[in-house]
Amino acid sequence: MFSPQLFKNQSVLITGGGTGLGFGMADRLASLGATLHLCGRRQEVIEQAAHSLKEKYPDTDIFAHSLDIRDADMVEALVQKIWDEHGGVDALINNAAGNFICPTEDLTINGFKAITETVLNGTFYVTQAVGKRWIESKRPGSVLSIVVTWVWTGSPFVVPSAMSKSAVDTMTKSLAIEWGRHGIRFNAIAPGVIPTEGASARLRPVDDNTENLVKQNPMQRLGQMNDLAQLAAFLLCPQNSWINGQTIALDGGDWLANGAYFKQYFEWSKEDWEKAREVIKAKTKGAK
Ligand SMILES: CCC/C=C/C(=O)SCCNC(=O)CCNC(=O)[C@H](O)C(C)(C)COP(=O)([O-])OP(=O)([O-])OC[C@H]1O[C@@H](n2cnc3c(N)ncnc32)[C@H](O)[C@@H]1OP(=O)([O-])[O-]
Ligand SMILES: NC(=O)C1=CN([C@@H]2O[C@H](COP(=O)(O)OP(=O)(O)OC[C@H]3O[C@@H](n4cnc5c(N)ncnc54)[C@H](OP(=O)(O)O)[C@@H]3O)[C@@H](O)[C@H]2O)C=CC1
Repeated sequence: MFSPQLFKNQSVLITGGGTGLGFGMADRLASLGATLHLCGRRQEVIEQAAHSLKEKYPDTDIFAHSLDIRDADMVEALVQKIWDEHGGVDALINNAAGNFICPTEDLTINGFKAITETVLNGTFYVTQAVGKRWIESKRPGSVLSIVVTWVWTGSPFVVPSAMSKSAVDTMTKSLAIEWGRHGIRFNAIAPGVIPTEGASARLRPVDDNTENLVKQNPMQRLGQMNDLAQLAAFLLCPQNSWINGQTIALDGGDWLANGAYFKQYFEWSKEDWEKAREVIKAKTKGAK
């Protein structure tokens, strides 16, 4: 589908690039010759991810950076370092996120902040730090943000995520207009369910519901890593410089057919929710 050197001389920063969908996009872009900067909070995870891609694509430069995108000073310092030591980047993928299911009335303020400060604030910090350097140096750039179909449907039980992803969707449209004249493009992909450890552990902690999700999907399957990786490469490639301000659903038509996710949780009792919370917290602790 793509020429194997499509991203030669292109450098891409991927937040949350060490796991799940971020890693899938990193793999595809590395296979197309991109230089990659992967970041995430867990040093070991991000280093291991970079190492495995480097083994697979020995001619490609891949750098791992430990970063908490909630910390604006840390973001600024890392982006400056990437500019000083590596000449900056040509594209940014806003992929890092936090999420867990919880009835909204039971959320603590810390729980709300754990998600919104990552998805909303963190995405803005990274976008601004990269974008202002592109503007300063008159360098074109492209930003791709990974949102979710509940920017259109809303979603029960993941309200901080739904609110924050909608804000990222709005940032995509707003900056597509404001920064287009600088040659900076903004697009987003709203995937449906593409199974990853991170999402399954926090959104479907006790039953992955795969059978029903497959049955209800118009295309009768879940998403695969390659579905996302191919679309990400298409949207980011410099030849597509007139695609700007778009959020593209990538879900086999699921949200059109079925609307919001998680309606099955209306059946849950207080005990079911307590159990889910324990499972999510244990899985999150195990991953740290
Ligand atoms: C269709 C699919 C779409 C997918 C979308 C995605 O985004 S998938 C992407 C999925 N990938 C990821 O999410 C990857 C990254 N995610 C993570 O690191 C964690 O899941 C995180 C978001 C909780 C942040 O962790 P952290 O280490 O920064 O924070 P922490 O552990 O210190 O907790 C902070 C507060 O949250 C509270 N709290 C926590 N769990 C629950 C719960 N189940 N119930 C209620 N509350 C809960 C906790 O009690 C505390 O509040 P307190 O008690 O102080 O008032
Ligand atoms: N899987 C799915 O079905 C869908 C996923 N999405 C979106 O896709 C993206 C990837 O999700 P997925 O791969 O499933 O889940 P993962 O849990 O694997 O990915 C989340 C990534 O974000 C990183 N991260 C979390 N918090 C921070 C932070 N504060 N600073 C820096 N990095 C952080 C994590 O690394 P670390 O913990 O080391 O920091 C991890 O690598 C998310 O934006 C998600 O909302 C959208 C729709 C569907």
